[in-house]
Amino acid sequence: MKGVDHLAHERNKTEFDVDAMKIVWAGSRHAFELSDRMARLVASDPAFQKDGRIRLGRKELFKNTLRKAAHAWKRILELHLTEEEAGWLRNFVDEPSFTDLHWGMFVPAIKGQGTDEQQQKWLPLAYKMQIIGSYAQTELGHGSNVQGLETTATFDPETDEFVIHSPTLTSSKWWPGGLGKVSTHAIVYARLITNGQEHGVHGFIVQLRSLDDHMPIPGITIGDIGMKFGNGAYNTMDNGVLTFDHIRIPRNQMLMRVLQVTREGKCVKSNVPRQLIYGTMVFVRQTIVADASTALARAVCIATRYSAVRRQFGSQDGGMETQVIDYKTQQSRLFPLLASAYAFRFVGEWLKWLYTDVTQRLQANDFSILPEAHACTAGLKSLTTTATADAIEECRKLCGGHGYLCASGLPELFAVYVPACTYEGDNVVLLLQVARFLMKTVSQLGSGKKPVGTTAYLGRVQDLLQCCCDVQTAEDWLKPSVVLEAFEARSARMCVARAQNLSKFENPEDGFAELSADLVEASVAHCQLIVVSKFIDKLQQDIPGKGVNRQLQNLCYIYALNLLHKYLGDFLSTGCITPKQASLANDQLRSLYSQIRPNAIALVDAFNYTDHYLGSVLGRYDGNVYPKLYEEAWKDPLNDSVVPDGYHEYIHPMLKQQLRNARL
Ligand SMILES: CC/C=C\C/C=C\C/C=C\C/C=C\C/C=C\C/C=C/C(=O)SCCNC(=O)CCNC(=O)[C@H](O)C(C)(C)COP(=O)(O)OP(=O)(O)OC[C@H]1O[C@@H](n2cnc3c(N)ncnc32)[C@H](O)[C@@H]1OP(=O)(O)O
Ligand SMILES: Cc1cc2nc3c(=O)[nH]c(=O)nc-3n(C[C@H](O)[C@H](O)[C@H](O)COP(=O)(O)OP(=O)(O)OC[C@H]3O[C@@H](n4cnc5c(N)ncnc54)[C@H](O)[C@@H]3O)c2cc1C
Repeated sequence: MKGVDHLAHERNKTEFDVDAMKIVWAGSRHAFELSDRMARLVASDPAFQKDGRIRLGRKELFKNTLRKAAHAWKRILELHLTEEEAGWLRNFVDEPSFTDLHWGMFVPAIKGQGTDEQQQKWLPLAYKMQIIGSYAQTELGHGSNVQGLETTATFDPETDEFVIHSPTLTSSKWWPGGLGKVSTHAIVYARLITNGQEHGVHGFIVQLRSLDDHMPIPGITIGDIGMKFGNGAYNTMDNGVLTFDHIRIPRNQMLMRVLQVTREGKCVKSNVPRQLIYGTMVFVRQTIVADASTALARAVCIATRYSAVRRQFGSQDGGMETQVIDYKTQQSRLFPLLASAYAFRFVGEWLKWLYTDVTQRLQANDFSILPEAHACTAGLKSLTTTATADAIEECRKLCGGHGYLCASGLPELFAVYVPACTYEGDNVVLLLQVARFLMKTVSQLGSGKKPVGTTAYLGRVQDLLQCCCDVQTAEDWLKPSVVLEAFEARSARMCVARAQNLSKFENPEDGFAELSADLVEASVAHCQLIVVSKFIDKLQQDIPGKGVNRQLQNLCYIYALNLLHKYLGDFLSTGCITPKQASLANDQLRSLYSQIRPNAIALVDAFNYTDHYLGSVLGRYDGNVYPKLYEEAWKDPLNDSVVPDGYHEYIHPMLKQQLRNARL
């Protein structure tokens, strides 16, 4: 039975078509209908319920995840779900598991780096889950430095096999998800050695466990690396440790799209660049950007709904107290996060398009935009995951004390999400890659090479170094060209200044190391420009639905002007804007917060999250927070008995002791 909607008064204030916004958020009507159907399917299936999982011990938790993964697979087969539908279903199950790595990395690695024959052999097995794969790259001693990996794959021409070996403790594979207890196979990254010569790191398909009894193949040692941050959270995943003692695999199990090893052990390079070995990481980084908006939107949905329910202070004549969402401080913390969720959504959409474009070009042997694709995926992965992890924590604080309760859903969301700042490339290491790309682009300007794509603005560097921001009133900050120019000028000036400083060093690598902290700042400025410009591009599209474009405009300017405020040092020190213009930007920001305020609840409703997916008492759709929070508390195992276990052993004797001391 549907209860009272405690947020109805908020929903009545809405000034735009929420259903139309749901489609904008989903990306298309098709995506909306499909994801909506899958979300409801999962939410209505008792086998997928999530209550109480934070209270499970590791073994129970893990077994519970296995049960859900098996049930999801059963439903996928029974309902003949397409690959797209199955992906949504797994997403709404909302529990990290070995299937993420199987579908998210093992399959893409074979698709991206395997030859046609390898794909024909391995993909059908993987698609039917007759084998389960993981992605074993990182080792105990090296993660960021992929070229520093120590596992070896030595070709034995006598038997036409590779010998996979872990020569040191630090060469133990360490971290791969799904590896610890489930995977039967892995893409193992190892140094290729043929005829006594090294040929860099390559991927190999290696069987790890028997397909009959799941025992490790003799010579393989494998297990879980232990508990991770937070209760429940990422502990549903069996991140693993793996060592090889001279394991033999057939030659045709090396992924050979980039480099082939012949029967004689000769290495033959194909026409694709060596960097394609890193292709799976580019793919996954792109999916991580799309996922960032999803996680951020969850946190923002919880904090926004709760901020409208929660009241503190301000009661006059015994009337209602103020909803905390009406405090300007709450708005200035919350609304930029709401705007970021939308901004990341659209940049994620664009990045998906870029990735598809690169993939098609690669198939046609056009590798020209690979460096840009790498810089964009690396930089945006770093920017969006850092911002999202910080935002989830900010949302917890925005919910006051109740945000700290697991029932708010925020602690678990944070614990699951925060490793995204590390996996698929530490966020600082990735920004340094962007910096290399930017410095290379700037250094080539003199030679007449015209920058394209996301760095095209650097082609106008002379203008951008001189331009003066054309803002006289707060309203001027609502012009796309003004905002864009301010961000372009800031990024261009930071890049040029860093490049000039670098040129003072005799050895560029020394300079790069010395100036790395400054370089990272330039990368951030460049990536923020990309997000702002893709949001502005989105506004130029024909977006149907009453008032939808207006709301998106407000969000876009909140996103941009809040960054301007936060990074004011950059904008002022590079002379892009004056202090007076910065102050006008702040005036505009406050006005935008007031305009967003009546639409805030509808803007989070547009995410279309079910209560099951949100998993938060504070974020419930109906806003019925207090009775449910009260109810939830009584479910805690400590409340199973009125007098706790341990009373007789520890509390009672202490009390008696005090009584005796008092009598003395
Ligand atoms: C909670 C999850 C819930 C649901 C999931 C839902 C769906 C599932 C989807 C996916 C699964 C997602 C998440 C699952 C969770 C976790 C999985 C985690 C997996 C991992 O972490 S795998 C391991 C990832 N490891 C890294 O990312 C390592 C980072 N290091 C590197 O990338 C490189 O080593 C580094 C830093 C780039 C340095 O490379 P190198 O040593 O070769 O040095 P150079 O700097 O000299 O570079 C040389 C040259 O190559 C260019 N280049 C570098 N990288 C790339 C690339 N990737 N693509 C293209 N080009 C690249 C570089 O620019 C240089 O070019 P130049 O010579 O200057 O022209
Ligand atoms: C939850 C989780 C799941 C994972 N899943 C997988 C998986 O499925 N498969 C897999 O292969 N791996 C996986 N990993 C490993 C992950 O990819 C690595 O941990 C990650 O790439 C970071 O590498 P690292 O641990 O070596 O960090 P380090 O490089 O040791 O980082 C430590 C510190 O050093 C700094 N640093 C490092 N290099 C530089 C530099 N050149 N300049 C400046 N600062 C630097 C970093 O910024 C960081 O602050 C996973 C990790 C986690 C946490």
